[in-house]
Amino acid sequence: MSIWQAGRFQIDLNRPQIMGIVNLTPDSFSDGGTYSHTVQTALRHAEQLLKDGADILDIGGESTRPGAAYVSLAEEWARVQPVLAEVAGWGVPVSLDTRRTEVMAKALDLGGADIINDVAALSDAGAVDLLAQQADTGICLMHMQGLPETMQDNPHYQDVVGEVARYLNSRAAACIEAGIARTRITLDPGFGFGKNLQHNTALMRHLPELAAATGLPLLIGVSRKRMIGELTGETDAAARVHGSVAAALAAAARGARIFRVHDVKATADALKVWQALGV
Ligand SMILES: Cn1cnc2c(O)nc(N)nc21
Repeated sequence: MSIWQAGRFQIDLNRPQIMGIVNLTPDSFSDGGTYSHTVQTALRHAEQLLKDGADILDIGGESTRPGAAYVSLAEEWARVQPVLAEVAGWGVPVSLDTRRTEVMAKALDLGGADIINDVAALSDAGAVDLLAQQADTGICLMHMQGLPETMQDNPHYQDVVGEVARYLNSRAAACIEAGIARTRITLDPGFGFGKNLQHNTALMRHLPELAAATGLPLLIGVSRKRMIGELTGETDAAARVHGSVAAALAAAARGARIFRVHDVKATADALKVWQALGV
């Protein structure tokens, strides 16, 4: 049986796992209210994600979408701390989406993160050592070319699949050499993080090679992203649900195991049908 060792939990990767997105960036809530408003709204949203079938909650305080505004460490922590403190008691796997070692350390001290989901693949100073000191915190290592502010300006690769595979291999090797067990590690090609539609399409089509290159489970995030908009013509992110579900199934068919999504119910239903019918 293939499992993902994720802190208090051993997540069964023999069936698709859904990671529900809990964005704590004020602009992700319609009126961008105060933190307290955001916290309550976020907790209600997290509850709904679990009701809809999410296996994991992914909580993030810094938007890393292209061109996102800079968020200070203090502000990022102020956003995530109250939500982490609450959901830590809910008995479900909690993932913290951060690329800062100090924020990881605060969350781990709080006991509020079973997983560290890092779009920068633990490249911040001290991040690998910090996770190596943890007994079983799960890790997602994601590929990003450049930085959110500029990564979509003109992404370019000689061989996108090979370059992403080599990068993910090297980051996984750094973790393993530091003493982190393989069962704690998942990899993610980082759709939309320094990739244009051609790059994203190539990575999707070659997911089996990415999985085979390291033998580690793949986590993917395509939900509501620009690539879905480019393929469907949908400019409104909230209207990209159907395209996002189709992309999740395409990834599932090519071996992805964990799906980071906004639309949990739609994705959960589609994956159940896919698993049953093998479409
Ligand atoms: C935080 N975040 C935004 N997009 C993501 C993706 O595609 N993968 C992972 N692991 N995290 C993401």
